[in-house]
Amino acid sequence: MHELLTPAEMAEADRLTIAAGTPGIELMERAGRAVADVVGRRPLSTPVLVLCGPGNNGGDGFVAARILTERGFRVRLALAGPRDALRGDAALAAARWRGPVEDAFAAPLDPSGVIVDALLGAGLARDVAGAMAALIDRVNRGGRPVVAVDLPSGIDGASGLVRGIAVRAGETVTFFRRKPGHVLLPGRLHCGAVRLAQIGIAGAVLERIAPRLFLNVPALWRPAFPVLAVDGNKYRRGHALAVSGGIEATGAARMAARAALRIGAGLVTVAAPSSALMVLAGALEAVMVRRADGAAGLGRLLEDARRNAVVMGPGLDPDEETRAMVEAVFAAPRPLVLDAGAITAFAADPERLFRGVAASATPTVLTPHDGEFARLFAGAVEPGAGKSERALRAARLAGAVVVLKGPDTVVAAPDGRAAIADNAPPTLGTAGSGDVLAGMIGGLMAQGMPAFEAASAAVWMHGAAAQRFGRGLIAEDLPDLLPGVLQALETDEDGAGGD
Ligand SMILES: NC(=O)C1=CN([C@@H]2O[C@H](COP(=O)(O)OP(=O)(O)OC[C@H]3O[C@@H](n4cnc5c(N)ncnc54)[C@H](O)[C@@H]3O)[C@@H](O)[C@H]2O)[C@@H](O)CC1
Ligand SMILES: [K+]
Repeated sequence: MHELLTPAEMAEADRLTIAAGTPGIELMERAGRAVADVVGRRPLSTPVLVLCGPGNNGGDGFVAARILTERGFRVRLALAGPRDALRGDAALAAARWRGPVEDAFAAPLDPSGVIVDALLGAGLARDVAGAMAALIDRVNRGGRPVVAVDLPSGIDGASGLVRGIAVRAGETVTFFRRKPGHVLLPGRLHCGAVRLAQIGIAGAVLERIAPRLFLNVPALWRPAFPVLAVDGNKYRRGHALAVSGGIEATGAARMAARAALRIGAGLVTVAAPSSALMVLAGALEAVMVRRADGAAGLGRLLEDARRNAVVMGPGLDPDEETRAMVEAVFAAPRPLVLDAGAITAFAADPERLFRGVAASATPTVLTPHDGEFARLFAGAVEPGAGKSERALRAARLAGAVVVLKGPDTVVAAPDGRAAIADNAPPTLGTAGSGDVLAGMIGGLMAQGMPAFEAASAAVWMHGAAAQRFGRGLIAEDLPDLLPGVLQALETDEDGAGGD
């Protein structure tokens, strides 16, 4: 259930189902019934106003209006456009509606009750303007609860972007699988609670469609998650190396190192410049400290093949020394997580980074926030595109897994897969939170997890850890919340099992 279908892929799922023998009107009947089921949880005295658009989304609205009327609700229906312009299944559904059809552009919106938004769904093809925009604006200003059919009208199902203006719903009923627009911002904020309804589309159609976008839930990466072997030892669980900044910037690497250890790496070493060695030695216990000055020093540490994954960036200056150290890891080569200063170091010459990734042929993960992303991919990835599209283009360009952070963190792989997270609480926006995430990814890669799965798992667990703590969270708390998250994963709590 964690696949996310673009509107084009969903249309294909409809098409395959219809081709296999289920008439389109039957799918529409089931979709409309699912909407009626959600709306119908309210008391029978609740007036219902169904706003229908010119396409099949409006067709779902006609069905829902009919079923709610049959159940005893007082239902008004208003259509945005001429009735004789309805085509296909929508025209069939409209013919089954016996009540009056008002003009949605002129109809008064009830002062009470619930509005069903069946104006525009997957067929949104351009920015909303004119009379339709004015109608949506009236719905939003009216302040009444809205149940959106498939998508809040005006939200782009593929990108989650607002096309001109969009309905703000309290609930959204969608069909078969969620769409990226339900998970990505700002779409998610317009959806309210998303109710997923099955309308008789067989899961087998997904084999034909081969979706590439996923909701980031444990089911996505659990098969690749490291399991502890009874006969294991710390060396088999990998050895992560976190590179520290100078004397005034050691905390970031310490947090990354602690996170790598907590997420299960057998050993973790902080590679420290001489200036910071004493500070780090005094501040760490289970995490080891080794001297590493510049690229040459780091290269020497990597001569030991057991040090099998590197985290770089937290606390590092974006300068030539950092660039050279990154290249020392490429030369080794080792699976690598680049964050913060190690990303910004290449802002003036991103090609140098991309060449290094390509030449090393080792899994690389970049974890930029929006600002770092804009600096590294300026010009190459247009800012107007949706977030998953931007992350995917960047991943292809860099040849690396790109973790584009935010409330809807996207993990994108160069092969076109992307995972979108919806479990990050706002408390994660705190100093050092990204350092912990980088360490978690490195800790999972040290245990042999592939880059895309490691980054996805770390992002989800980062969100789950923060949820466990609640208000007052600081980054230092995050690593120590991981045991609880790991244990819940093992015992299948947190909705971790299915989806
Ligand atoms: N057989 C099927 O394909 C099924 C479709 N379903 C419903 O059908 C919807 C998709 O139907 P459609 O493909 O007809 O698309 P929609 O009904 O979402 O929208 C298409 C219509 O809106 C117009 N339109 C597009 N953008 C506009 C804009 N910015 N301003 C004003 N008008 C605009 C188009 O000209 C067209 O008339 C889904 O969201 C879902 O609700 C469900 O009934 C399940 C079965
Ligand atoms: K809608």
